Amino acid sequence: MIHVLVNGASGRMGSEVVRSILGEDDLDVCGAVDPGTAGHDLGEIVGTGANGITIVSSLQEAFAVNKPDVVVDFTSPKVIFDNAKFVLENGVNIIIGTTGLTAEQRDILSDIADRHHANGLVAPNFSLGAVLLMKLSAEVAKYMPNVEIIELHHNKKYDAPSGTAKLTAEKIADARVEEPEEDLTKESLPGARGGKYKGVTIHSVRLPGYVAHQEVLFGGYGELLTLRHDSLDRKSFMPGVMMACRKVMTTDGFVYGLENYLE
Ligand SMILES: NC(=O)C1=CN([C@@H]2O[C@H](COP(=O)(O)OP(=O)(O)OC[C@H]3O[C@@H](n4cnc5c(N)ncnc54)[C@H](OP(=O)(O)O)[C@@H]3O)[C@@H](O)[C@H]2O)C=CC1
Ligand SMILES: O=C(O)C1=N[C@H](C(=O)O)C[C@H](O)C1
Repeated sequence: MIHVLVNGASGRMGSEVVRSILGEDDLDVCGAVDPGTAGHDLGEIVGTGANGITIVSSLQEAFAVNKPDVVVDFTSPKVIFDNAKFVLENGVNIIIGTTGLTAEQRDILSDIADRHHANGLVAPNFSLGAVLLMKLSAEVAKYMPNVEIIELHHNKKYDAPSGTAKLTAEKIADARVEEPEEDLTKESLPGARGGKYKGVTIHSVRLPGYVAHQEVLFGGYGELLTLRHDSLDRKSFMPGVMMACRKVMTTDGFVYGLENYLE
């Protein structure tokens, strides 16, 4: 049995993760952290019925009682670096779905993981379709360097652009053989052309009704190629998270991108 502690257990993703783990034979929820619901029964909060697990307010409080095999973190870009540092310094494996870590912070965490013999995964997107969208985008960018990303999310999302859009842009930038054409447009409204990351323009849409969606638009001469992925339900992320909970136990190192765990 792999004992998993869910950090951010009452949130949109954390509660979905708890419900998924409860349905797996080889995984169990050994702890749950979420300051806003501390003291409440986890099962009542995630809608599965009382299960006797009391949500606590911090990782420190949870680890003082028992150390899990794996921490799954879906919290906030504001706290993820400190969360991950604490988990890895305790020699515990971590699966990070929370966005917002910089490349420099990932390097620091990788060093800590090595020193404390812990493993980790940072995956901006756990859905198989999104991973494939990123892979295909990199392939197309070899031949069509003129590309822009539009990501569309629910309006409760904290950050923009999305972590998925940033990783997609990184993959496109690495794969491009030719430079894109110069952008000669002058904005008469600041932000109208979106933001540039790694030389790739990203536009972020935030509206109620969306879950998580992304289009990658490639322009050529007299032709267009558009790749699109839609997560219509947060269940789309769960097979990836469950798989990661197992793989992190045996895959050495601290890696970035779910593709590292796909055979
Ligand atoms: N990798 C992937 O596939 C996906 C990644 N994400 C990312 O996951 C993150 C969470 O998203 P989502 O679930 O929608 O957000 P939510 O705001 O719904 O959930 C986050 C939860 O974490 C809690 N929280 C805040 N601070 C702490 C802390 N220090 N310790 C423990 N819990 C804390 C929040 O409490 P409170 O509300 O009281 O602040 C909230 O309950 C985001 O970065 C998002 O981009 C989302 C979907 C898929
Ligand atoms: O906040 C979200 O909802 C999502 N966040 C991740 C991101 O920023 O890429 C993954 C997915 O897009 C949903």
